[in-house]
Order: sequence, then structure tokens, then C-alpha cells
Amino acid sequence: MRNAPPEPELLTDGSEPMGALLRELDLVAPSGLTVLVRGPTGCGKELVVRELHRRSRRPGPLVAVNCAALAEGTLESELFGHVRGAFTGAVRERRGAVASAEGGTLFLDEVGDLTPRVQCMLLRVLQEREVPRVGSDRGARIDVRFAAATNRPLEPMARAGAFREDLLFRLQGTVIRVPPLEQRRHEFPYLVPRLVIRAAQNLGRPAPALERGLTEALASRSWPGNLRQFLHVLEQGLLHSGGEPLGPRHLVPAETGAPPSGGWTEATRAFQRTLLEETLAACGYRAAQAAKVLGMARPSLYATARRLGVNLKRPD
Ligand SMILES: Nc1ncnc2c1ncn2[C@@H]1O[C@H](COP(=O)(O)OP(=O)(O)OP(=O)(O)O)[C@@H](O)[C@H]1O
Repeated sequence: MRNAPPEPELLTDGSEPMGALLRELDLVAPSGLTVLVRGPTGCGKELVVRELHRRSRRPGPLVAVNCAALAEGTLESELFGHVRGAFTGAVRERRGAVASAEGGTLFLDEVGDLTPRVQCMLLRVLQEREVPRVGSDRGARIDVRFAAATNRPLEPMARAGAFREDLLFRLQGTVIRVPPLEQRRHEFPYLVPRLVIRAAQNLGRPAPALERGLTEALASRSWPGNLRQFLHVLEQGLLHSGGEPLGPRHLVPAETGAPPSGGWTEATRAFQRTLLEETLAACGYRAAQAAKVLGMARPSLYATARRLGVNLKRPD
């Protein structure tokens, strides 16, 4: 459970598509609706949830829990708490994250990684607005706004039985989609100087002057890791610049972030590969079930997996 650190604000010049996102945030924030934030890795989903909380003006705290980071039992008591003696080692009563977010917002990051058991417990909390306590029959009423984020394909996972459909419906009281950085190239002249300052702060260095051409050099790359990758490239650039004005020559070569050589075709293959791998994992590597979820015949699934180099067996 993390209590929110000081706000790193969500940088945007407010042009589309982020403009639409900000308008949606304004609309949804005061409503108390449960919000599911979706978008690719590193695009700023967590910052969007912080902004949602800030704009909600709820008096309680924003409490964040990463659902992928903890083992099932630990996550269970992290979320819902436990009473003394509920299990070996439970030497004192513990308030869970749900109760700690009273009057505020509970942020469930990586919600697609919840195990079936915790999904079931969370569903009950969302339905009954009461928090159970491990080892106790007594539930406690709560006033908590729930927000969740994921980059996992929850619908195929729900069709495959790996994510509860009723929980999915509950979570998406409203859905906010965060665009990938690729769709925000026109914002680079706004973002670059501000993110350089942030990168310099991260390294504990003074912000450098910027050379002409830096923004163009950054805009000509592809950014599969979105703003997280962008910040890392700037941080590495700052290290290499040794205090000189930051320019294109200080950026690590673009190989890792270069557009796929096959352009559209390769990007589509990469998407198909990810979808197939995610669906197989969600179906417990049962090819017949995965084929059904993806709406293809089993032989086509085999042929597609061969063509894309996807392993049909569970990785060791
Ligand atoms: N609009 C933004 N302005 C400033 N910084 C941003 C913005 N979006 C993302 N970042 C920075 O990029 C990094 C990744 O952001 P964040 O953790 O919110 O992404 P995420 O979508 O939740 O990632 P993941 O899917 O991996 O959980 C953070 O350091 C964050 O501060």
C-alpha cells in the first residue's frame, strides 16, 4: 500500500486527444463513479488516477495498491486487512488499503493481475460497499471511490474465464483511455522542455539548456514504452551531456526505440503476437479455449502461432 507521494503533475498542452481526456476527468471526478483507466504501458495511467483524485476533491487520501506485486495472501490482507490471530503471524489487527482510503480513492494498479479469489472478494466489496476482515464475520461500511488501471486485454480474459465478467462490469463504471505517446507527437514542443526539467530533478541535477533539433530528434523516434521510456531516454541523455546543453548527439541510439523495420506489417504482427500470448496465458494454455475466445478455428490458431513464433506451451 502506498500513500501517494507529492503530485508529479500530468503534463499536457491540453490539445486533442488529451483534451478529451481532461474533459472526461472533469466530468467524472466529482461523480464518485468507479473508473477503469486503460492504455499501454508507461502512458501515464497512474498520473491520470492521481489527477482524478485531485479533481474529485474528496477529503480522504489516495491509496494505491499494485495488484501484480504481491502474493495472493499478502494482497488479500493488504487490501482488506485482518484481525489479530487471523493467521500465523497476524500478531495485531491491521487496517487494509480499502479502509485506509475512507473518504478518498483506492487505486488498484494492474487490476488484470488479480487472482480469482481476490477478484471475488473485491466484487463483494464493490457490490456491498462493505469491507470484510479476514478471520472475522463483521464487515465495515465504507465510503471509498475505486479506480483501477490495466494494460491487459480484460475482455478476452473475461471470455476465457480468467477475469470475472461481473467484476469487469463493476470496474468500468466509466472507462478512461489514455492515448499512447505516438498520438501526442504534436505535444512534443510542450513536453520536451518540461520533461527535461523532470528528468534533471530525478537525477538531482540542474536542468540544462536545450540545443535546437532536440525536439525533432525525439519526435522522429518511436516510443513503445511511452512516457516512461521517454523520461529514461532523457535521463540517459543528461548523463551523457555532462552539463552541456542537451542535444540529439547525447541521446542513446534509437535502435531500441526505432520504428519496426517492417512498419505497419511488423507493428500488426507484434500486436497479433501479444494478443495471442495474452489469450493463451488467460486460457491456461488450452489451445481449444484460446481459439474459441479469439473466434478462430483451432488449426488456424496453430498456424498463426507458428507464423508468429508464439509458443503454445506454458513457459517454464
Ligand atoms: N503526461 C505525463 N506528464 C508527465 N509525466 C508523465 C506523464 N505520463 C507519464 N509520465 C511519467 O511516466 C512514467 C510512467 O507513468 P505511469 O506510471 O503513470 O504510467 P502507467 O501507464 O501507469 O504505466 P504501467 O502501465 O506500466 O503501470 C512516470 O514516471 C510518470 O511520472
